Amino acid sequence: MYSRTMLKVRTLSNNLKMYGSTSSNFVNVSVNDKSGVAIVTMQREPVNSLNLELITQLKTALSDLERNKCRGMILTSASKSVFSAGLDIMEMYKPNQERVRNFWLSLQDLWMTLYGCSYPSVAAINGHSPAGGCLLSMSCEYRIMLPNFTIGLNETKLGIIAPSWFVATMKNTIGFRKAEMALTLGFLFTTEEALKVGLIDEVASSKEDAIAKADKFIGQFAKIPPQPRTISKLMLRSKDIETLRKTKEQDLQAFLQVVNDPKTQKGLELYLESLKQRKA
Ligand SMILES: CC/C=C\C/C=C\C/C=C\CC/C=C/CC(=O)SCCNC(=O)CCNC(=O)[C@H](O)C(C)(C)COP(=O)(O)OP(=O)(O)OC[C@H]1O[C@@H](n2cnc3c(N)ncnc32)[C@H](O)[C@@H]1OP(=O)(O)O
Repeated sequence: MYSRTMLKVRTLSNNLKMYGSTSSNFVNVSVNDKSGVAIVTMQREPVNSLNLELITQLKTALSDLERNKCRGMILTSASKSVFSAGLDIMEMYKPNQERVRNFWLSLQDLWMTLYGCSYPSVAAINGHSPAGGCLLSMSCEYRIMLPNFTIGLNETKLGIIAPSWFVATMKNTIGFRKAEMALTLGFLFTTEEALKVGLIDEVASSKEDAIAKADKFIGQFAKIPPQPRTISKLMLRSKDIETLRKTKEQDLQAFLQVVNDPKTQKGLELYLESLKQRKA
């Protein structure tokens, strides 16, 4: 049903209605011709860590879907074990100043686009989803996850602080008390724990099952007029989006200050080593 013709992402907006599927390096978009629902697949091996290019391509794909009035979007991963490992640590380690600035501004943009998109959005979480991966999942309206994976904002465990808009997104998803516990502990929930706390909405037995469940969730909106739907969604979400829009530059400066701190750089070096040693 989801066709797989390959096209460059730049042509997506013009061709979305004519062709079933488009692909850039790190993002594949396939649209179900009958339902108009798009599957956006992150495909940056090995762990879909969010570097500048993946972030930019995701943002472009989501904006193009908006322009083409898509009926719903399912965000998932081409990996069998990782949805997204969060921000690409290499973007923050010994960074080029212009690139790291663009990296953060693009992440802000991606979040505002996904969190505020008018179409129904579902994360089909078919693998681990720490930190930035959890942010992407929580920014969707509905989450379906496969068993035996973990999800959460683990920043404090890494000795860093999740930005205020990550925190707001978690608070809006699971409520103040549970968000406070999760954020202060840097807790990574198992699939079962995530379901219990309301961080995810359903558990699926396979990726296919997750997509089928996502289609069913989105299908519920077929009979709901789109404009009242979108306005209702934005009444709940626009305050946090506007807060970031107004404080983008401040947020960027705070990020740059942390990244460029020699202590952070040392921490990143040790963290990168520890990730490599886990394999040995
Ligand atoms: C840590 C950041 C510290 C400081 C940042 C400084 C300032 C920032 C200020 C504010 C920003 C705050 C916001 C942060 C949000 C984030 O998203 S930070 C990123 C946090 N992500 C993680 O902690 C996940 C780390 N990865 C894992 O836990 C595992 O890789 C995972 C469970 C996802 C998958 O496990 P597995 O399938 O076994 O794969 P490997 O661990 O073997 O990994 C494969 C290779 O991929 C490399 N890799 C993994 N994660 C990342 C990553 N996030 N960025 C870059 N590279 C990553 C890993 O090293 C392996 O590489 P190799 O094959 O050895 O070369």
